[in-house]
Amino acid sequence: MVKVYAPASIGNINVGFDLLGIAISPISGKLLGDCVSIKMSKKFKITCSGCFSDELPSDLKKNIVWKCWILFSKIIKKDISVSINLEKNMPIGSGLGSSACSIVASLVAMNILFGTPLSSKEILCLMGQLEGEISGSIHYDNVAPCYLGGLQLIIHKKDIISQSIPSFKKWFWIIAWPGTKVSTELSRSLLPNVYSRSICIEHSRNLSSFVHASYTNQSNLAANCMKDLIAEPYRKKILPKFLEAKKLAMNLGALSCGISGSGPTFFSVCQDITKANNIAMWLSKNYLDNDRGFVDICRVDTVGARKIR
Ligand SMILES: Nc1ncnc2c1ncn2[C@@H]1O[C@H](COP(=O)(O)OP(=O)(O)O)[C@@H](O)[C@H]1O
Ligand SMILES: N[C@@H](CCOP(=O)(O)O)C(=O)O
Repeated sequence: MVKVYAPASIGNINVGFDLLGIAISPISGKLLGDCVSIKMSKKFKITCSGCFSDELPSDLKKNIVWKCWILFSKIIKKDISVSINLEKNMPIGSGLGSSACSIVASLVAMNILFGTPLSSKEILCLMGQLEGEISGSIHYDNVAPCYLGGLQLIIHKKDIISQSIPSFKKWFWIIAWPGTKVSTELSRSLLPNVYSRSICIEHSRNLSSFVHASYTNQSNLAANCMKDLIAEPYRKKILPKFLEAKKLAMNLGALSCGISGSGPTFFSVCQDITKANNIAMWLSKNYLDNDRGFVDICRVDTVGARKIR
């Protein structure tokens, strides 16, 4: 039996819409991600457990894990029965890469069980394809960091899909999931197809300067470049508490704040644990809509998907 854990991720991180994503893990040691176990079996079976399994489609054939198996078994041309269990620990429609966690954990576990017939690049391609099926358009900024860990820059040139860039290990990433859902597909539909020249220039300046600051270890410059000109102006209207949270987190010492992925999760970044705790406490009291919501103080997860049994 093979069991794989795949961590949560923050897509975009404000300045890199569809181009930057970071894998995260709570400093508490809590596992914030999905697990998939797979073994050979006489009878094909998919079972789901975990605190968010009740949110999965009732029709197994609509579960992304099923789609992963159908695609994977077709590519390796093996029609063998397996038994798969998905531990759905990530809330669906959260903005924390929930679908990416299931996709990555499934494909990595399948590839290991069958003796790694697919290369990392081939697997990552499949991950992007499956993510695109779910959200309406292929984007790698969740599956790449979830799979490879760290801060991933989506290059998508020739045979390179993504490569890691340096991340600030001292940064705390505070995430707050309010307990509600926003479909990635819906959230993407809010965005215009055309942006002004001035926005394009400012966005390019921010993104290139962020990458430069990441390589030259300029933490404050990197944080100052983390501006979302592409998605936040259009998505904040469906996140009623977002602007207040952003103002309060910055007042409490955050270096940057934004929408995690397509939302509704809110993220903020700071370098000081006391400030991180103060921001987390404020978010726990003011950003959560119900008792399913949660707040975690995280660091970058440099490993990504890993075999845990
Ligand atoms: N194992 C799974 N994990 C997450 N979503 C799944 C899974 N299987 C099917 N889905 C469906 O995929 C869609 C994921 O929605 P999306 O907004 O992309 O979630 P997220 O942004 O959290 O990845 C939902 O409609 C959900 O029902
Ligand atoms: N770049 C994507 C990221 C989606 O992240 P998710 O965690 O909400 O799936 C987007 O902003 O649409």
